[in-house]
Amino acid sequence: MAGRPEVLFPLFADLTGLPGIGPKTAPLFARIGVESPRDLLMTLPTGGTDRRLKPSILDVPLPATVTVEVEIGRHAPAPAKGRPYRVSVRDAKTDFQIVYFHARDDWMERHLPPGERRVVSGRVELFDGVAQMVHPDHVLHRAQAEALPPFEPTYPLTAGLTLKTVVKAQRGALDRVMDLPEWIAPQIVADRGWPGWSAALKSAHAPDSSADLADTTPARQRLAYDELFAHQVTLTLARARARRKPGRASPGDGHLRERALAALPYRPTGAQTRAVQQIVEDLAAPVRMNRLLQGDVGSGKTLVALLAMLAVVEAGGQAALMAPTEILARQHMEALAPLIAPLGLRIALLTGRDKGTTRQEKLSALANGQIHILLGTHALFQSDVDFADLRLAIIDEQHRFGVRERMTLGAKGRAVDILVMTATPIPRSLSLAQYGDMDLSVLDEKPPGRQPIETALVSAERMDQVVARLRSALDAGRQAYWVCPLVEESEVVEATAAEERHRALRVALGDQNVGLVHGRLPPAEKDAAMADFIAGRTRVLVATTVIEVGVNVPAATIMVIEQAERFGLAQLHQLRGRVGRGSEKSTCLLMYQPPLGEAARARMEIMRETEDGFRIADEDLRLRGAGDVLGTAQSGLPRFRIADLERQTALLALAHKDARLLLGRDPDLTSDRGRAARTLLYLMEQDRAIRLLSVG
Ligand SMILES: Nc1ncnc2c1ncn2[C@@H]1O[C@H](COP(=O)(O)OP(=O)(O)OP(=O)(O)O)[C@@H](O)[C@H]1O
Repeated sequence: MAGRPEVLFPLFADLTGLPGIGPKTAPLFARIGVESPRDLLMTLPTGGTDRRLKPSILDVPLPATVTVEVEIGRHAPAPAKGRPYRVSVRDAKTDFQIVYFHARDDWMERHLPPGERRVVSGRVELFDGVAQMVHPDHVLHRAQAEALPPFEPTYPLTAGLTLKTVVKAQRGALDRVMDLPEWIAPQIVADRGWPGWSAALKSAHAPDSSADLADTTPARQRLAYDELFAHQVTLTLARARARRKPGRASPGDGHLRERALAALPYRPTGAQTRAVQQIVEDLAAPVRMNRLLQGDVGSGKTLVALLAMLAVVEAGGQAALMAPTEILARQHMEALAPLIAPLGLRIALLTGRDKGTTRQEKLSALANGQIHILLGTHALFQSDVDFADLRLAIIDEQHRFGVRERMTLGAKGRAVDILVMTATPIPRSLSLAQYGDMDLSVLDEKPPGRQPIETALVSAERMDQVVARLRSALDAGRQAYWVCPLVEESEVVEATAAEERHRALRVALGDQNVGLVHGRLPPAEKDAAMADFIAGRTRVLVATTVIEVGVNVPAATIMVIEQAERFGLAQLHQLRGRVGRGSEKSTCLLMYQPPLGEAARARMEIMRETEDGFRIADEDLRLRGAGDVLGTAQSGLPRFRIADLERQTALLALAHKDARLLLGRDPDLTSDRGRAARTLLYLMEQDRAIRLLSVG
C-alpha cells in the first residue's frame, strides 16, 4: 500500500521471512487467511493446552491432555506389525500405558528406559477401561520439563500445517512487533486499563490459562477495538469528505408540504416529523446529504419520502425515487400521484417497459423540467435519462441495490442529495459497521390505531383446517396473502409451487377469488394480479416472496406463510408486515413442515413474541451471526479478524464515537494522535481511508 510507514515494513514483508515458513508452507498459511506477518499476529489463539505438572492423571477428568511425572515400567513390544507397542508407567497415584504405533524397539528402550523417571505430556483417554497416552507430545527429563510453557496456545490450522510451525512463525512475527504511538484516546485506554498495542499482542499470544482466551481480557478488547476503530475512522472520514464536497442548498419554503399535509386523512407520527425535519435541514444546507432512513415495516416511510421530495421541488429542483421492483414503483405511483397532482406538479413513472414515443416524451419532459418527481426502477440509471435539475435521489430498499447504483443515480445531477430508505431494521451495532458513513434517521414508531397481529404456528398436516378457516374469513369479507415456500436455488421450482397452490386454492375457494403473482410472470400479468387484489376483485393472493418488500394493501388482514421455517427472521418479519397495515385486526399463520427442528422453533417463537423489527433483528443477529444477517458478500460488511460484531457491540459504539471525536478535532489526521491513527489505518489495511487522506 502506497505510503506505508517504514516501521510497519517488517509486518507486511513476505511470510517466508519468518522462521519455519518456506515456499511450501506459505500457501498453507494463505489457506487460513494469513498472507503477511501482520495477518499472523492478528490470528489469535483459539484454544490452549494446560501443560502444568499434575501429580496424577486422576487429577483431571479424562479424556484430557495431562502432564505428569512417571516411573517407567515394563515394555510390551508390538506383538505384530501394525499393533501397538505398550509401556506401563506409574504416576503418583495410578498406573497407565503409554502407547506407540510403528515404533522401533531399540528407539523405545532409549526413549523410555525402564526404571527411570520422565515427565510425559499428552492426551490421556480410556480404552476398554485402561488409561492410555498414545504418542505423547513430550517425553522429558524433569529438568527439561521446567521449560515447558505452562499453557500452550492453539491456533486455527489446516491440512499440512502443524501447530508447531504456526507457533514458531508466530514467535518470529512477535519479534517484529514494535511499540507504536498510541492511537486510542488516552481517556479510553486509562478507563479500561488497556495495554498498548504491542503489549496487547504479546499478551494475547501468551495466554496463561483458558480464562486468557476470553474476548473480555484487556488485551483482546484492545485489539478488537483497534480493528473497529480503524474501520470507524474510515467510515467517518468518508462521511466527512463527502460532506466537504459542496452540495446544493435546497431550502424549500414549505408551501407544497403544507398543502400536501393538509390533504392527508391523518397526521404524521412524531417519528415521521422528526425524520422529515432532519432531512429538510440537510437539504437546505450547502452540504451533500447522505442519509439512511431506517423504518420498520409499515412505519410510513413513503410519507417521509414525499415530503422530502416536495421540499426540493419547492426550492426549484427535481426529485427521483427508485424502487427495487416494478410492483413497488407502480405502488408508489398510485400512492403518490393523488397527493401530488392537486399541487399542480407533474409526477411520472419510468420503468423498463416504457418504450418508443411514451419513453421519449417522458425523457424530454424530464430534461426540460416539466416533470418534477420521477419514480421508477433501475431504468432511472440509463444513460439517456437526463434531468433538468435533479437535487434529491431517494433509493428505496437499500438491500437490493449496491453502493454503485447509489452513486450512479447520484451522478445524474450536480451534487445530488441522497436518501436511502430501508425497511430492514438492522441492529444498531451493524448499522454502525455498515452505514457508519451515513447519517441515520429512524422511524421507530408506528402510526396510531394499529392492532397487534395475532401470530400462530400451524403444522402443514393441518392444511385442510387452515383452508377451511380461510374460507370463512373470506366470507366475512377479509383478504389474505398466501406465501409459497422459499426455494432459493430455483425461481422455476418456486414459481411451480406457487402455481400448484394457486390451482388447489382455486378449487377450494372458488376460481374468481384467488389471484397469483410470482417472479416469472410477465410484468403485465403481475400488475393485473396486484391490481385485482388491491381492488378486492380477488380475495386471496398466492405469491412468492416478490411480495416481501413494501407491498401495501391495508385491507388484507391474513398472511399465510407456507414452510415458514425456511425463511429468515427478517424475511418473516417483512412478510408479516404486509398485514396489520390498517385498523382491522390481522392474523399471521406460520405453517411448518413437521418435524420442526429446535433452531427453527426458536425462530418461530420469536415471531410470536414480538412485532418489533429492531428486536427481531437483534435476535436474528444472536441466532445467525452478523455475516448471515446482512449477507456479508453483498453487504460490504467488513470481516473482522478479532472483533466480534455480535458480542462487542458496546466496543463498536465506543469506536464510532471516538472516531467522530478525533476527526472532528483533527479532520486531516495531522496531530500526534492523528498521525498515530494513520499508522493504525495502514496496519489495518484501510485502503479507502488512505486514499481519502491522500486526496485531501
Ligand atoms: N402518520 C400516519 N398515520 C396513519 N397512517 C399512516 C401514517 N403514515 C403512513 N400511514 C399509512 O401506513 C401505511 C404504511 O405506510 P408505508 O407504505 O409508507 O409504510 P412503509 O414504511 O413503506 O412500510 P413497509 O416497509 O412495510 O412497506 C400506508 O397505508 C400509509 O398510508
